[in-house]
Amino acid sequence: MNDTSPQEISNSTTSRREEKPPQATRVHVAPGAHVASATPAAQGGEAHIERPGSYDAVLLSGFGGPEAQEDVLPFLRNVTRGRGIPDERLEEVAHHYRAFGGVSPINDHNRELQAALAAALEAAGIDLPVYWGNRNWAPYLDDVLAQAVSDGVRRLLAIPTSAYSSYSSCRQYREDWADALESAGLQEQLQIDKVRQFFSHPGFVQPFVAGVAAAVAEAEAAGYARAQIEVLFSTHSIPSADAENSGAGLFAEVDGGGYAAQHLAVAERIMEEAAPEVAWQLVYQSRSGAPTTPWLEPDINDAIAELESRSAVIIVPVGFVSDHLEVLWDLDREARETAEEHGLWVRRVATPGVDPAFVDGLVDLVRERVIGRPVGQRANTTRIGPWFDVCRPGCCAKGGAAPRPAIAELIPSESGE
Ligand SMILES: CC1=C(CCC(=O)O)c2cc3nc(cc4[nH]c(cc5[nH]c(cc1n2)c(C)c5CCC(=O)O)c(CCC(=O)O)c4C)C(CCC(=O)O)=C3C
Ligand SMILES: [Fe+2]
Repeated sequence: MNDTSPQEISNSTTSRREEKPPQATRVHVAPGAHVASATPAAQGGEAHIERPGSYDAVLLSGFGGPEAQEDVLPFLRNVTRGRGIPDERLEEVAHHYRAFGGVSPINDHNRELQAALAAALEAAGIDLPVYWGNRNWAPYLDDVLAQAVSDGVRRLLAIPTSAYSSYSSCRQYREDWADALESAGLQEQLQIDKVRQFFSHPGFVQPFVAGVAAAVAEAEAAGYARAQIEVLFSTHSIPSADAENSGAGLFAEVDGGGYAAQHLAVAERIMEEAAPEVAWQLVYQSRSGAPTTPWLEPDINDAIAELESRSAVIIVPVGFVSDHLEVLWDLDREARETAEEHGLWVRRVATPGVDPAFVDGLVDLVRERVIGRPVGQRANTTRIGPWFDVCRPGCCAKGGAAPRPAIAELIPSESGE
């Protein structure tokens, strides 16, 4: 692994900033779009906890999903906008949604998470309302931003429902927030910062630890020895070119770049806590795109087919925060079927969802920004450390494409790098 941890880099930018006046500096990412510096004024530190001064509200941002059969194609056109994918090709994916009545569970998950987060913030004495806006379906980000501004909000702290670094899981959210500011005409009135990618936060990791420990115990109770069990950590496959750009260039030597390195660090941590002697590997699911374009492998189904020496498999959807359609279809239908065809005992562990540990973890991610907690004191449970609040220039760019304007991105002239 790389010796340069994001913590060291964040520390150096933090200390440079702390020499500046406490008001957050503003840096330009593109004409008209503004972002604040990584660390809000840290004056007073922990003594001033629970007095949110810097933010007016939290913005929970999901992928979005259809809620009726007639939504399915319009939703898929939104997801693939600008790429000219014909409806016939979209029907292949539409079929997964249609099998569930055209309804993805993802919006309900985010409604529940919004309510749980609002309640937990209030219980923690952090007086911030929680807005919810999606990237690909209603409630759309630009409408929600307009509502927030009309409610008097000027600074938002955004939380993506996505834990890792890559174009699809980090930068695309940041670009979509920048686009929404522009299409709502709010660049001058509203500032959006985001919490760090939270794969390394114990609130995200802990529910998986509990889930893996319980599934291993269940396998043992069913008569399988630990040596017969394999744990498969599953995440969304992405194009290899995107993977190479992920993770701020810190993991160039890791196959799959920062995206894979972060997942490996999380999986390693989960296994240390839950079942140190059990075999495991990182696998990928839900690949799309042209077969000629390289994506991260192995596919979960191929990996299952090769588990010759095992008789029980535990699937951990470590790449996702809720049991949405890609979990219900690609794992609970397809991967389970593959496992059963190979005569394997199979269990799928739950995602964090609205587990109180996860919700409290999100509260902690908000709190660390509200109080400007120094990077060295931030919660982290992996060997990688807490990730950046503000992404490195061009970080997580789409492979082969010039990076588009995004919120929460440092520009070279301001970063001093
Ligand atoms: C890394 C990653 C996450 C995890 C991070 C995160 O959670 O954000 C994720 C989540 C999700 N992906 C989802 C759905 C889709 N992803 C697609 C397409 C793609 N995903 C990609 C990557 C990811 N995707 C990529 C590289 C593509 C191809 C290029 C593109 O199209 O940009 C397509 C288009 C059709 C197709 O190509 O299969 C759909 C419909 C849903 C909603 C599920 C529901 O409705 O419950 C969720 C949560
Ligand atoms: Fe990023």
